[in-house]
Amino acid sequence: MPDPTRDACETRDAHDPLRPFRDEFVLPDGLIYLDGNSLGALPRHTAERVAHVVTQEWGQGLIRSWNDAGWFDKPRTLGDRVGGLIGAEPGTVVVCDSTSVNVFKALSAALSLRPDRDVIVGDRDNFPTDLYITQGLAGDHEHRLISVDGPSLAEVLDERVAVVLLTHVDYRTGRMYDMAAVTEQVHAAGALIVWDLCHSAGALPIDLDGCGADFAVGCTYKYINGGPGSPAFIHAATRHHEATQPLSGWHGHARPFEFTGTYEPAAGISRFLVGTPPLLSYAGLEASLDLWDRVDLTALRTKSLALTDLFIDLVDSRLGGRVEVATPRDHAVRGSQVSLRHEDGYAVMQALIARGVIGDFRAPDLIRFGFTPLYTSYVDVWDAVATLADVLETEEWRESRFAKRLLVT
Ligand SMILES: Cc1ncc(COP(=O)(O)O)c(C=O)c1O
Ligand SMILES: Nc1c(O)cccc1C(=O)C[C@H](N)C(=O)O
Repeated sequence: MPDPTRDACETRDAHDPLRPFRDEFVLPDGLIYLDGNSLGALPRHTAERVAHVVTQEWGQGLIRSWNDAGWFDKPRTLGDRVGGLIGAEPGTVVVCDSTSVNVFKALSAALSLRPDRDVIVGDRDNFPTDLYITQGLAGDHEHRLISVDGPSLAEVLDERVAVVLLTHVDYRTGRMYDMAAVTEQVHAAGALIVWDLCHSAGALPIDLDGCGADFAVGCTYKYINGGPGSPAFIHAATRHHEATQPLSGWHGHARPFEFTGTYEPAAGISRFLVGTPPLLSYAGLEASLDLWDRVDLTALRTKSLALTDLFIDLVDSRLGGRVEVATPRDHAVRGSQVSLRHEDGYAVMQALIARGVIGDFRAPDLIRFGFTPLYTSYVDVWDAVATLADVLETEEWRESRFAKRLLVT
């Protein structure tokens, strides 16, 4: 099949049912943003919503807003709305803390439910914070690692395993686990599963309840577009609401405003809360959820796969073997990103960014492109590959200015 032309991509954009959402984001002119898998773009009405919370709810309402503006319940009300994106029934998700902290709480809760078992299984290639939190928690427990090219899950699952922590979509390669099959496999061994949804929430439909998942965590600043550092979420299936999580702060207390001297966990998902929620960050997330309430997740997935297919096809035909596609071609195991291997990937990405195409680099050799169906167009994909082809053809990435390592990549 010949490559689609740029005109053909324009036609696809014109018929794209998600096309109207692009106008609801602030995107700098002339920039192609393919890094929404690290930090999502700014929804147009977020600034107004945050300004309202600052000037009205804080400025005028002051302390009264804890009651009058629903501040106290935001972790639960926004949690239910995030639950709608990840297939979790109301009352099983709270928005709070960071993903790192929520990984700690979820793993601890799972361990408390399997007191006769002491092994935590995790993915060797997981995002570092998941590895570090697990290592920190392991203490008396054993921490076994699996990986695609190491021992498989089946090989390490035995009667000692209490909990398995996996990231649904791998941050480096975009490879996706079969959530239903893996959850079943873990349960068959009598263990519990914690899913990290950082790279799948808002990227594709997820059915936590349908899969029988035990716990899940994730961030809201990537595909959900909640803003830099927007609060994370934690899900616990209703059957696990009696679990113990050791960060027993006052917002997780049964009656926080009785100010008693002894901790008594709240009923339900609220026991996973710890301290005062950062309300200004919640406002950013709330604004983006207004948008998500109108998104058809099936259409989102269809477009995501179409965008990543288009990108891979164009890379295959236009980049002449200068890069290797590291992301699975099989739809069933692909998230919403494509990663390419190039031994000078860092410099290549810096050169690309200088040309107005923003992706990112993950050591040792991956250049990553996130595809966010709400604001990425087919023409963006076509132009991004054309620019990358040019950067590689001209070898402009060899210029010394592109070798300088930035603090945050
Ligand atoms: C899989 C995964 N888990 C966790 C995190 C981050 O956790 P936190 O928001 O606590 O920094 C990221 C990205 O930053 C991630 O990709
Ligand atoms: N969380 C981030 C941060 O605090 C600074 C810069 C980037 C990030 C990211 O989200 C990285 C991202 N999780 C990744 O997949 O690489």
